Amino acid sequence: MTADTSQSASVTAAPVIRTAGLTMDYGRVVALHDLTVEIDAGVTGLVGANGAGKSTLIKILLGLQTPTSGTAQVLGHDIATADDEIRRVIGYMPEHDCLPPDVNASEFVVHLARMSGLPAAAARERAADILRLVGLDEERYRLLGGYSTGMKQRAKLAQALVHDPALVFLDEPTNGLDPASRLEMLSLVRRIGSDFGIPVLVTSHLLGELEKISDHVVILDGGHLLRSSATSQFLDATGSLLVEVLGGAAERDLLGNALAAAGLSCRPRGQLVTIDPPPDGLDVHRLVRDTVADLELALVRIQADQGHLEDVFTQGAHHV
Ligand SMILES: Nc1ncnc2c1ncn2[C@@H]1O[C@H](COP(=O)(O)OP(=O)(O)OP(=O)(O)O)[C@@H](O)[C@H]1O
Repeated sequence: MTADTSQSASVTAAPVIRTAGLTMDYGRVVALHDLTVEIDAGVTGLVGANGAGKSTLIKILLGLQTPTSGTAQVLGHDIATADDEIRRVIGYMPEHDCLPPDVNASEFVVHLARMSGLPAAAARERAADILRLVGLDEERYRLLGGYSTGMKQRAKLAQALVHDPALVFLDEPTNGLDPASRLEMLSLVRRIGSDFGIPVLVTSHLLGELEKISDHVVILDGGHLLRSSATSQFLDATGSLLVEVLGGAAERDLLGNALAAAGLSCRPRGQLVTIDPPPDGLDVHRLVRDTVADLELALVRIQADQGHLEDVFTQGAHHV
């Protein structure tokens, strides 16, 4: 894969995806409710519980489903009139298993590269590059039917990337993965967005895992837009501080007790001491440093306590 800066430059000016009043009514279930949202280049996390409407939105944007009402443009193309063109330029990793069990990964990805119009030699070269990128270099001649869940997810990712898409949709790419494979997959997703400059829309029902890799987060709740904003806005500092000193619980408690005696409101959190927002005018960093020195402890870090994406739900859902 090559880093295509011209492609990413051309999509930064206008939103990559724009929807207006998008509604999908399945009869008794309204999967999407008057969804108006704009998604820019970079990595965008589309987050919501099971049934929130994430896959429905992706299928509508791909032109695989017709919305009950509303409009949408993808890379400037209208979904109502240009669904073929949209599917040509998008890479799509579906949520569910879609791999033929009786071919190997190399044959499968080469076949899809040929179908996207590449000559045989170029298709083989490109498939090899992509399979290396997703970490399936060694196993590329094994039948897909014998792959583990993690390997299947990587093969699905490879098929989404092989035709050098201008935008990729990844539907729950970490589904079924163990913690280590989950981190590897997330780091791959981040690389697609940052190293290769391809806009990514990635879904997950786990808010926390997307905060590390996405520039922007769109949260759906029961088909409603709950929030759409830059990831950094979810992670604004709370005003609290976290302090860590070398050692274990004894050192942590020594510090916590001394800071409480000095008038701060604090409590242990794991190996850290959390300090509530201090009164105005108090130089809390200095107080912490002096207290640590007086106790002859070793300070590891003082940092702002940031919120997490989960807080969006714990703060109470309100539809916007
Ligand atoms: N073809 C369909 N017919 C009827 N209802 C459907 C259909 N497809 C989806 N739904 C319903 O629409 C709602 C949204 O489903 P959708 O698959 O978009 O959610 P999701 O956020 O992707 O969840 P998951 O992660 O579980 O797939 C759900 O209540 C689902 O049962």
